Amino acid sequence: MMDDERFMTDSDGRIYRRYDDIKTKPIQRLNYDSREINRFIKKQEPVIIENLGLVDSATKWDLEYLHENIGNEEKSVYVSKTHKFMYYNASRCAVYPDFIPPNEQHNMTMTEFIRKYRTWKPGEHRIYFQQILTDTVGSCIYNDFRNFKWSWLNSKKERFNWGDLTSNLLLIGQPGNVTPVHYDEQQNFFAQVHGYKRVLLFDPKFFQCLYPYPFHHPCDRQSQVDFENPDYERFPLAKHLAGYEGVVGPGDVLYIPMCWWHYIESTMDSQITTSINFWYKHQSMTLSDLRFPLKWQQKLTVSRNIEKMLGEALGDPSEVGPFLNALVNGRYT
Ligand SMILES: CC[C@@H](CC(=O)C(=O)O)C(=O)O
Ligand SMILES: [Zn+2]
Repeated sequence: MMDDERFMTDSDGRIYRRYDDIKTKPIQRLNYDSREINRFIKKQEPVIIENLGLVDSATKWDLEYLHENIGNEEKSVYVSKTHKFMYYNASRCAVYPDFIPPNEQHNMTMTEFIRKYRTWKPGEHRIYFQQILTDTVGSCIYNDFRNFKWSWLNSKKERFNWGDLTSNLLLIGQPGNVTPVHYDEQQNFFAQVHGYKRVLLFDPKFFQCLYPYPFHHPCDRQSQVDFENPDYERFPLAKHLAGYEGVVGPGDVLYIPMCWWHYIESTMDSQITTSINFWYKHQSMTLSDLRFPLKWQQKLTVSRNIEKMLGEALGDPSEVGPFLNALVNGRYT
């Protein structure tokens, strides 16, 4: 790995992909008892919270324990020919018939996942366990789940007037797996349990530098910019990307603000990476709450509503692009 110039080793021995073009500064790290944490969450800026113990009860969730206790229902596992696992919405493939899914979503038992994980050889398709925790888990896992620090989570939800917790995703990845840069429309406390993940985050204002796929595209909310091989011809503004970078390890909790772009990579020096996220609906906002100029998170919501409404009004999502060009070219440009 050390000889492979695509990778770098940081001062802590973490090994991850090198992106010289992308300017970043470190994500702020704060101990769980710092009063500064609320300031970051209020301002909706990323912060890594240390020693919180949010999901300490999941530390024992190794593959054996999960095999014993997670339940026999089939689980969602993504399979990719490459190290990238870009999310796509399969129900939108009809609108883009030429779209080639970048990976496959399979359902398999924990036994099957563990067998694939343990027999995996370089060059084979990679796997990434991504399963929403449901009430089908066994009683031990359920008890561990109940022992998460819900009082801390609920205090933040109330304090910042967030909506309900929508789901917890359990993620079990191989070293080197990459979730390319995308945004989610939810607030997210991302808890790292085993192994290390390198994260890059960008303010929603970098919308124009990250060229998201169209709303109706299967890869809605995903950036078209490939960090490993950026096409500056097609995406010239990507050169101006500037964000935050950090590595989360066991016990760390990363606050990913709603609509912030994030890239997540399991470091190559990790044996296995296990993470649990906590997605919350954003705060319900009334018109009277709006302040102008709008924040980019709000502009993003407006842009999505425009694309959605145009798809409906024109009766054909593929008409949205040409219509917007007709509206803008020569008139606003
Ligand atoms: C969905 C996979 C990703 C996490 C993430 O994007 C999120 O929690 O929003 C990761 O850890 O690889
Ligand atoms: Zn995400």
